[in-house]
Amino acid sequence: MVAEQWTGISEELRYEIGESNHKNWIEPLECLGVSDGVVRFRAPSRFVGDWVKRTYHDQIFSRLQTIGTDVTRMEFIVGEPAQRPATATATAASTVNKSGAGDELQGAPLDGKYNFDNFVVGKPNELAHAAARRVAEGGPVTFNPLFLYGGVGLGKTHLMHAIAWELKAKRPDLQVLYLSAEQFMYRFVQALRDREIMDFKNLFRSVDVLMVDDVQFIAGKDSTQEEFFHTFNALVDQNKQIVISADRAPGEIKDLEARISSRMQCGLVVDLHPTNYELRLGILHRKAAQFAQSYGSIKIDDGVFEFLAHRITTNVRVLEGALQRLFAFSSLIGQEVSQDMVQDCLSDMLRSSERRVTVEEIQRKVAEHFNIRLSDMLGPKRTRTIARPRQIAMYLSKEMTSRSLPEIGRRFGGRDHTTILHGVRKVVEMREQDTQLNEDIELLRRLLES
Ligand SMILES: Nc1ncnc2c1ncn2[C@@H]1O[C@H](COP(=O)(O)OP(=O)(O)OP(=O)(O)O)[C@@H](O)[C@H]1O
Repeated sequence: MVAEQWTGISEELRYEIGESNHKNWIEPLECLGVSDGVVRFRAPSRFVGDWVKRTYHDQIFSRLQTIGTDVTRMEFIVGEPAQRPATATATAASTVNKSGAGDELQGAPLDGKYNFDNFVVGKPNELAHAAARRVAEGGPVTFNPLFLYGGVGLGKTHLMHAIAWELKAKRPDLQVLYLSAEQFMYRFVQALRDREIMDFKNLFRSVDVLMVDDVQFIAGKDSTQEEFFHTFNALVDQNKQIVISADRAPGEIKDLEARISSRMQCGLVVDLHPTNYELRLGILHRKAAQFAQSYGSIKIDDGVFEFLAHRITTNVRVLEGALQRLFAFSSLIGQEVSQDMVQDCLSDMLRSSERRVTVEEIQRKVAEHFNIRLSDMLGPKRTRTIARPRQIAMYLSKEMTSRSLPEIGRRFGGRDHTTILHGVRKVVEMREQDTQLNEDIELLRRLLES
């Protein structure tokens, strides 16, 4: 099969399996051709080859068949592809198995764009960024583990990659291993199957820095959790740095064993808060500079960035996708990005970002969270256990909906707008001192936005 055909298939897969999966698994492959019904690829490690075979076999085969290539099997040989794409990825760590079999402890590929220079810092992520920077210095371990958490697309993976890149540059002597919790599980299952569990343990315990992304994935997977716990303890005992990310705080991950969750809280737990307008604007400018490198410089009308930062509020990935689409469209038709183009080109994204939470949804979610009855939330009771959640719901209604204070008052059992204002102010005040309350509010906000 000629290389161009594989490039086409690879591009189609990018859309089907998503940018990040594509980058991790498909991009590192080099197609060597087809003969006697066998399609051969060069893959950077056996691990990548096995994963592709297990996960993307059907998608790859059906595409090969569509272009008339008759294949019955795929084979992988291990080695670095002769040519790497422009956005070449690098692996975080590799080390040789003590058995001498040459089995590699391969991390997930790192995205070259996810570095500290490209990470925009604002109020919502400044603490997470500072903690990541500290770990990336590679000095003595100060907090172990560093646990980064936050909602979808807020920059956890970006920060993890940035730490890994920085460590590789500053401390090339360290074995830094970055992988997703899913890959950890896959390696573990593979080791069990191949009766190589001792090798697995030795390999994982020999790294200097272990970084595991999306750790919520192992919740409820008992033996993987168990093994993760032992790996974790062994590394902490040797004073090796661990960095973990998840979509929520350790204590909130359902089905995560209590001992693991409490171990994870021993270090520094930091939250990436939802972005604010200024941060989104900063990110848009930074991404535009990045896109200009691939699409060439494109003129963007005044107000377009502000409009996007204002309208697409939930997820930086979506914001970035919107900008990329505008760049692609503009370079195709050779016109500058105008407000009209934004409306035409992004109508679907703008429509879906129009979904607004309602006061009623907020009341329901808050009542559920604090385990009180909805009727009490709306009723007259003034005990603290009821009044506090009620004020939180008032605060969230003011923050997350466009309802006026009198409108919110009406939805809270016909209360006066001054009562709502008092409730909102009270919560603003309490947020300054009460970290638990802050965490509750951020969690509720995330749940409501998802
Ligand atoms: N502060 C930031 N500065 C620059 N880019 C950012 C920032 N935050 C997020 N991004 C970009 O948003 C996209 C999504 O980020 P990332 O994949 O790190 O999110 P995540 O929190 O790991 O999401 P998920 O929960 O889906 O794993 C990436 O392209 C990343 O570069």
